Amino acid sequence: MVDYRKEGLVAIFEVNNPPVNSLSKNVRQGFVDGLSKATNDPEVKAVIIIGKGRTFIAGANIKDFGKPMEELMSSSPSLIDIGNMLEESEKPIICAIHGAGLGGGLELCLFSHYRLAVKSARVGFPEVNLGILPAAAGTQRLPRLVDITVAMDIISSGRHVAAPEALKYGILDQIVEGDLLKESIKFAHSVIGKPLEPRRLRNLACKSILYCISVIHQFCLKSVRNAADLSYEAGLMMENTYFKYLITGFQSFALRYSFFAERTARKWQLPSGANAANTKPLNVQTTGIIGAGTMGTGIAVSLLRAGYPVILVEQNQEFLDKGVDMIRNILKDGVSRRLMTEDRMKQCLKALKASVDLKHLANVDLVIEAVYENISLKQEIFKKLDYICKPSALLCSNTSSIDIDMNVYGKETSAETVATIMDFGKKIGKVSILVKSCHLFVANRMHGCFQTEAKFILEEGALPDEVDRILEDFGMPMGPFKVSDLAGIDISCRIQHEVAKQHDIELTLQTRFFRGERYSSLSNRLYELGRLGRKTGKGWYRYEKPGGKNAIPDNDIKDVIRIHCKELGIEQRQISTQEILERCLYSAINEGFKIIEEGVVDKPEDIDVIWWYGFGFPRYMGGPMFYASQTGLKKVYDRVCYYHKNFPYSSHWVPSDLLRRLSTAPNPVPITQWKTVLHSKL
Ligand SMILES: CCCCCCCCCCCCCC(=O)CC(=O)SCCNC(=O)CCNC(=O)[C@H](O)C(C)(C)COP(=O)(O)OP(=O)(O)OC[C@H]1O[C@@H](n2cnc3c(N)ncnc32)[C@H](O)[C@@H]1OP(=O)(O)O
Ligand SMILES: NC(=O)C1=CN([C@@H]2O[C@H](COP(=O)(O)OP(=O)(O)OC[C@H]3O[C@@H](n4cnc5c(N)ncnc54)[C@H](O)[C@@H]3O)[C@@H](O)[C@H]2O)C=CC1
Repeated sequence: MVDYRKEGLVAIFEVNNPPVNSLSKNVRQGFVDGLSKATNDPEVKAVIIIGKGRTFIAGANIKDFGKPMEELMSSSPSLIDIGNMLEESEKPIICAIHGAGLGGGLELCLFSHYRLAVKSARVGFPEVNLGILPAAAGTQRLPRLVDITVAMDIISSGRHVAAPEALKYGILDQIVEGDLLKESIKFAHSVIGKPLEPRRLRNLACKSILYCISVIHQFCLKSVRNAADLSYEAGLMMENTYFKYLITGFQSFALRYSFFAERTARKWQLPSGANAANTKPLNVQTTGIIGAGTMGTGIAVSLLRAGYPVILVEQNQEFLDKGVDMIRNILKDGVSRRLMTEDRMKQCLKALKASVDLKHLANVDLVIEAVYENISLKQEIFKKLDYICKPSALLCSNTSSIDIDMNVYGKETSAETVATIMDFGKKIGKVSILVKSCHLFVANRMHGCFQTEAKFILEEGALPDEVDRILEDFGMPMGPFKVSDLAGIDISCRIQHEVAKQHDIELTLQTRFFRGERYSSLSNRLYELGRLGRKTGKGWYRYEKPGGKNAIPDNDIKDVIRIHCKELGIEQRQISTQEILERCLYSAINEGFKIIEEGVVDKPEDIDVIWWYGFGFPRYMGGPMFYASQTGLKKVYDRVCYYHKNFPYSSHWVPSDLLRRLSTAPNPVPITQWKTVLHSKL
């Protein structure tokens, strides 16, 4: 709703629709009612629109977009109706923005005559992240207010523009210091009686378009271009046509799922009943990191950037110096890319203390261990930390595969610890997902199936660039073999040898089975040839130089595969695109269902979020579990059974029972309800 009150000559519309004042039907109706009162009240000379609570207006209610098109289009009053009423008002309308003015919220501002904001406010058109365009005249009005290249950037990037930048472009008229409402009332008095015609954007001409023709290729850009080429009314009509097309498409559907999935994933809960809402995080002020390698230095940079002091501990001075240099270089790079100022970099470096003595961690609130992936080394360090650190300190481990219950949440991890870590993750700008301990955890466990199948496919007849191209066409940012070259083929080989050693097994180039599972020694062959990936200039591809970035398909690799298969008696054949996609994706998806079944994650959305951030799975496909739900679980299950029959020595093809049960449900079970099937008789 919209609360209406008067302060002297000024009517105040306070949008009151928690949590983020989205433009639901009752809010839109509130604007119509408020405008009618303000127009008919001769005492009122100006109107201020302000948001109650944490934000101004976060845009349309995204849940409305799931409604049938006819209902959506006929839902009155529409935002454009309200906008027109605001623009036509003979009394100046002033928007007073705090928090965020996004999407429809910014469009309302552009229909209003003046825009003020506090310094911390942000405005923007994030519609592209939902697979749509700003269709309440956003593409027609913004280019009438700001330079067209700025409008294109804001609309096509979806980024949030900070108030000082928005002021520079002319989107805002003023940044307000002090109390927003009081200052806005003062401002309102200063504009009462001034002519409104120059403030009505529909009457302004759009600025030159000449220098941005080459980038007009998406709907948003086409629509912005229309602002320059067509009349305001014709531009609006086209904007509406594009909107209708986009909102009914798969990408927008998947992106809207993604928006809510990310928020659902934040809502962790433990079997004890403790959850994000009822558990208070502890206060973390000081931090320590052990190990200044790839991960330790990266984590240190994230903590320093977020304003936490860090004590970095290494095993000797040489490694410590290297680590500090690495951190300095990452921060410097941030300065050269204008991600931070020189002053901020200096503050970060001042907050970094380096040591070779664990005892310096005695007073920190939180310690992150990031030493080599070696269980006895990690255990030895935690034993020492038990003595050194204060009792309230949180001890965290950064491991990629070791299944140690004490590492992640398990019997010994308190709800406060979980709450603190989830909160801490958000504060350092990361998205944290709560998972239970299991071999390889969620990301590596699922991705392992994907990578393993990709290698089997090479043995059976495909080439690395062919497999990569098919997965990149699907939407992955890099195919599995380019990823492997980037990470270094030696890393995975060493891990495999280490695991085999633990079982008293020696892996050779002739090994075809390991612990009852099909095994491919193809990467070991590359390892022995010194083809370690980008760093040696050769791996699954060749590169222009060691450390080069351009992956060039290499004829030599064909010979390596051919010899490998001949020696091991593996027959090669033509493999279809469908098979390549299915074997990589469905093997991982089947594992994902097992992960849900075992309660390692709480809900499928958690897995999808992990895949966007961990592996760059395209958000516009929703994530592997959403993709499966849209493909049809019956089809996925049938194909998993088919591959299980054909490849009986790969346990990742043993069909998940949850997948089987969901696939036989009389009606498709929505992804948000899958968990309920675990406890039902289905
Ligand atoms: C008006 C439609 C009527 C139909 C008429 C048909 C005519 C056709 C033309 C249609 C023209 C409409 C054009 C239009 O208006 C387009 C839009 O505005 S699309 C929406 C654009 N806005 C966004 O994408 C903003 C999304 N929100 C955010 O970025 C963040 O939430 C925000 C920065 C505002 C706050 O962040 P934070 O403090 O971290 O809070 P959370 O993100 O956790 O959010 C809290 C809570 O609120 C829910 N939520 C947030 N935004 C919306 C939203 N816009 N709609 C619905 N719900 C929203 C969020 O999911 C959280 O709730 P949970 O229960 O925790 O999930
Ligand atoms: N590299 C990656 O992409 C990822 C790695 N991980 C995990 O993070 C951990 C660290 O990995 P990386 O940073 O890649 O390893 P790394 O080899 O780059 O760094 C490890 C660092 O720990 C230091 N170290 C060893 N023993 C120590 C001790 N007793 N005291 C202090 N420092 C000591 C080493 O000198 C080295 O600098 C591993 O457990 C790894 O599995 C997790 C996710 C991803």
